[in-house]
Amino acid sequence: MIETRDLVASRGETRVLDGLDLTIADGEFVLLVGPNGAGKTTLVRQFNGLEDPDSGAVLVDGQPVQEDLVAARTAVGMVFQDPRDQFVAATVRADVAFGPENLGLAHDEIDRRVEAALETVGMAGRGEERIDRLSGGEQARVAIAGALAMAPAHLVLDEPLASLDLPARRAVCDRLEALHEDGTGIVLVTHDLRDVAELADRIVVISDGRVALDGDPDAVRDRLEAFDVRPC
Ligand SMILES: Nc1ncnc2c1ncn2[C@@H]1O[C@H](COP(=O)(O)OP(=O)(O)OP(=O)(O)O)[C@@H](O)[C@H]1O
Repeated sequence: MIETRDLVASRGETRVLDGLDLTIADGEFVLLVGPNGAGKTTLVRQFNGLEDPDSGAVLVDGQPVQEDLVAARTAVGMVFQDPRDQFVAATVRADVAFGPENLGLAHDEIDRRVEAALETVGMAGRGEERIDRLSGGEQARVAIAGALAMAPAHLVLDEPLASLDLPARRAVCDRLEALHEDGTGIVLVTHDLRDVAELADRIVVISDGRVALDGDPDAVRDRLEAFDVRPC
């Protein structure tokens, strides 16, 4: 479970989150939406301690994130808007294997996870390629594969689909649906509700640094336009 309590956070001089309360249960598929600059990225970066709050608390499985960053980062996997920020190795396979290797898994299990993750994002057989020679969309796929290979309890993806072509987008949506069915929690930050609204349990709208709307997709759909979110 991920919980924020009265969370206040700033980026530079700007107070972005202003007393935000949110609870995301294990296994929930949540779409996090809201206007540009509402604070969605700032919020999810708090989920595994990439940024510290000014005040308030972020708890993962009841434990304050900053007290055990390793536990938080094992439970909450993250894929960022700009995947170049998160690569740690030069080649595709080495990068996707990095997380599972750090978990101390057996070689067979690491190989199995890496192959499955690359297959999911349509990058099977390309493990030896250099990441810096891939296109932006291919880099996005590798970043998603890296998070999938960690098999986290919650997978948080910040605008991961924007640079994907249609087949890759469909494959990733199918994978997210399958992960959700298997019990993984998904938090997807997006401006584009196509294909994903029907997969989600819940839509949470962030506006002015707080949760402005929160509910079942069918219940909130008609009220999204008021928050500059295009309804699906
Ligand atoms: N490094 C930074 N320094 C100063 N201000 C920042 C920084 N990063 C973001 N901001 C500001 O913080 C606010 C919230 O940004 P954030 O990226 O969390 O919003 P968002 O809801 O994810 O937006 P978008 O939908 O456009 O991706 C914005 O006003 C942004 O300009």
